[in-house]
Amino acid sequence: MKRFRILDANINRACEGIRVLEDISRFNFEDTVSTKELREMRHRVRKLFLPLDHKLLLARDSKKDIGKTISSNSDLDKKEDIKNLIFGNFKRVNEALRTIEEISKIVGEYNISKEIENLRFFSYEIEKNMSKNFKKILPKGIYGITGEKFANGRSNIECVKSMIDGGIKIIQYREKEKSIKEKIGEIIEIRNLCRENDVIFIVNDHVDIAILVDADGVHVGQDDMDIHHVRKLIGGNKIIGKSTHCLEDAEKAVLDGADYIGVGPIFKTTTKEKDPVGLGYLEEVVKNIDIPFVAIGGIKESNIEDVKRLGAASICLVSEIVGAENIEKKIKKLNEIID
Ligand SMILES: Cc1ncc(COP(=O)(O)OP(=O)(O)O)c(N)n1
Ligand SMILES: Cc1ncsc1CCOP(=O)(O)O
Ligand SMILES: [Mg+2]
Repeated sequence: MKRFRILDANINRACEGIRVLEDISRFNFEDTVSTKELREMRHRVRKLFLPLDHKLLLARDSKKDIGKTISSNSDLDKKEDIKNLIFGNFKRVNEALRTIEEISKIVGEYNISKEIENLRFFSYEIEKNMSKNFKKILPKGIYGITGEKFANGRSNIECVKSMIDGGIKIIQYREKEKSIKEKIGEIIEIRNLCRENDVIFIVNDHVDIAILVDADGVHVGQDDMDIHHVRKLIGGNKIIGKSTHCLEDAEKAVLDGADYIGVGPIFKTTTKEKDPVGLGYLEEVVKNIDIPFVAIGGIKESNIEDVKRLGAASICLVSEIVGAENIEKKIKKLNEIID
């Protein structure tokens, strides 16, 4: 009898957890695939135990459940945001499924146990897919951008591989001289490399290609598409970066919903034809802007400390990295300086 009580409690626990996840997936993310899969999982759990319904109901004794008092006196299940709520509920579902799986074996329901085991693995997959709905945040440290023109004969792909080996956590694909067809080929390859290595991948200029390859975000300049148009196309869970050259640009980008701003060119550079804005603008951003920002333009090993000292947490260097004799060593050195 007690074994059926454990089963009953855990079937309810699993199905309730799945229901919470299903509703978040449906109403918050409007994620059709995860919603359908979660619904299917809930129905499969219930259906498996339909023949045992009578035994399960007889064994139920919620009033005497000692866990109820323990739970109401504890704050271990506090969930501060939707992300915690989701991870907490997946944990709850997976633990409940594990208990069902084990107890089913000792009540002689080996086939059900195997089915539940499959559902547990199905749940891990859904969790992975659902986590794609979360927007990634701009990592601190070195922000890498491709620049084949400055790479001493190395290809964009080679540079990206070395940047990843050097420990970079965010890479932007920027290429001004190739055809769209060539760019798409490279972008797909880089997208895969970044995904395999848990590196955030941003596409410069091309909102359409960013959507096509499911990049983590897009970077747009002052003359590119407005942020609200980009957002409409790319969706709420992707990063939008916007270049800014003065406080007015920065304030507008914040109001428009940028996730981060580029601040620069700080120093004179041959990579971008634009007059430098100087460290003064960086100081203004540090004082007045609340969203993440990336300092960019003419930054080298020799001056990165000044940029860091003023308060830049994310710093972008193009020619200094792709043009380095050893890209990995360069990144490690830069990280050492700003750490
Ligand atoms: C991080 C970051 N900041 C600024 C820029 C410059 O973007 P944009 O103004 O669109 O100029 P191009 O890079 O397209 O020449 C950037 N790419 N990344
Ligand atoms: C793309 C861009 N936007 C502002 S400055 C710049 C170029 C940065 O390149 P480098 O680090 O070689 O000066
Ligand atoms: Mg651009």
